[in-house]
Amino acid sequence: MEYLHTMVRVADLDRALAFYVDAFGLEEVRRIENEKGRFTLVFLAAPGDVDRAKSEKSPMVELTYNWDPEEYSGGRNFGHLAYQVEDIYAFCEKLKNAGITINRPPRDGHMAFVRSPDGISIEILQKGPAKPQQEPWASMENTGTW
Ligand SMILES: C[C@@H](O)C(=O)SC[C@H](NC(=O)CC[C@H](N)C(=O)O)C(=O)NCC(=O)O
Ligand code: NI
Repeated sequence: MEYLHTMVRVADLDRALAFYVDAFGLEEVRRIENEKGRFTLVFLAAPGDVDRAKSEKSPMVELTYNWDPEEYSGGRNFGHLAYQVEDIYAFCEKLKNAGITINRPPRDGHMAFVRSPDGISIEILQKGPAKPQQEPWASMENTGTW
């Protein structure tokens, strides 16, 4: 058995791709437009997973965009998507500069949380040992929930 993907529904595909691809840095691996079902699927992989995702299977996020508007209530039972990064401070700085709120700042040099435009919580973890604490992150407060 292999883990393939996690599917999340998005209310606005362009807004979701601006977040996941332009700001967060995931790459589109494939897209399925289903005229009959009136929906679009977009599979996204982290840059380090793209080749594996293209050639075989690799953990991906599957965005589902239903062409006919639907209400998506944020089920608390869904926790988060998680990614590890080389430099959590630089990654969070990039997100912050793209206008994304860092709901749980990386005060400890190890873990941060943001939310997608549809309210999906995303955990960002420092690859390897935690980085030494540094300002302004060390004294930043949490913003909202994650
Ligand atoms: C391609 C494969 O990975 C899929 O996930 S297709 C599963 C299929 N998706 C849809 O029909 C998308 C549109 C639908 N209106 C929806 O919002 O899901 C499906 O069976 N989805 C049902 C589900 O609960 O995932
Ligand atoms: Ni799927």
